[in-house]
Amino acid sequence: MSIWDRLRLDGRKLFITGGSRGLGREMALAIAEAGADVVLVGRDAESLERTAEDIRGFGRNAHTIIGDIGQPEQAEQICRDALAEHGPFEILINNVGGRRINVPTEELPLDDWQTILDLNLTSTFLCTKIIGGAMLKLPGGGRVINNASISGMIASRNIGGRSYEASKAAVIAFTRATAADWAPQGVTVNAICPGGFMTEPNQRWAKDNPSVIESFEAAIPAGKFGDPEDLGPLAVYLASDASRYMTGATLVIDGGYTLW
Ligand SMILES: NC(=O)C1=CN([C@@H]2O[C@H](COP(=O)(O)OP(=O)(O)OC[C@H]3O[C@@H](n4cnc5c(N)ncnc54)[C@H](O)[C@@H]3O)[C@@H](O)[C@H]2O)C=CC1
Ligand SMILES: O=C(O)C(=O)C[C@H](O)C(=O)CO
Repeated sequence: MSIWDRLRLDGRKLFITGGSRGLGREMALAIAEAGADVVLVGRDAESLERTAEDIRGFGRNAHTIIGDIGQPEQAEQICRDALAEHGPFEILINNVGGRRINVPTEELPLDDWQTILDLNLTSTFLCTKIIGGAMLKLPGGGRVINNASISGMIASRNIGGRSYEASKAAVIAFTRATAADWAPQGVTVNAICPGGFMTEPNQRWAKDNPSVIESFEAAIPAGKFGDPEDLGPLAVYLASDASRYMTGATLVIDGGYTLW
């Protein structure tokens, strides 16, 4: 089989959280372009539908589910319903995530901490348990891709409120441990750790804090923020047969930011 054939995803189905915009949208589009049908979960019907339309433009099926994946009970229900209606899924991308900015740990309220853990970590656990767990019965196994962050490896600059780092470090640990458990059944579980990409949350941050963003960018050896499109090919590789021997990996994509 050629290298290009090994990267094709025809006949597979992707379930992705937070696919309407930003990094999730780019990964969903790339995976659809490689041949997979897609179910997108998010909160904003309009932007979700825009991404779904773009996916249909590749000749693939796309379904949208509106819901808050940061509410554990809702997340569980969304996954069970999606599995029953559209499953089984061969590919899962746990992409949803968020953070509190500029709230130092000593002032961070417990419910803010809990909100970020639910959004970033508990959603990853529940989707992996339900959507990923169903892959264990598939003859060809499956692929779980967790969008963590370099903030799971180092402290973010001037962000504060370290619930984000704690949740992303836990996503990496959860990735590695689940990968070990599920390798015998051919279900791989890998984590992506992006550095700085100019998606909507960072655009908002840049507007309010231009000097922080400038110093952040100056610290990236590649000299600039990442382009969200660069996540697409990596996601296709991790979703495909080409990556079948890679599991439990933590793949950093940060323009060299963590090298210094
Ligand atoms: N942009 C960056 O520089 C980096 C981003 N990341 C991670 O990448 C992931 C995506 O980030 P971005 O694309 O920048 O964010 P974004 O805010 O542009 O996109 C997030 C997506 O998730 C959806 N979403 C957010 N909360 C949700 C909820 N409670 N329920 C359902 N859907 C929800 C949004 O509708 C949107 O589609 C996050 O996990 C983030 O932590 C990691 C490292 C760097
Ligand atoms: O959302 C994130 O995660 C980031 O933007 C991580 C950044 O690269 C960062 O904060 C590095 O200091």
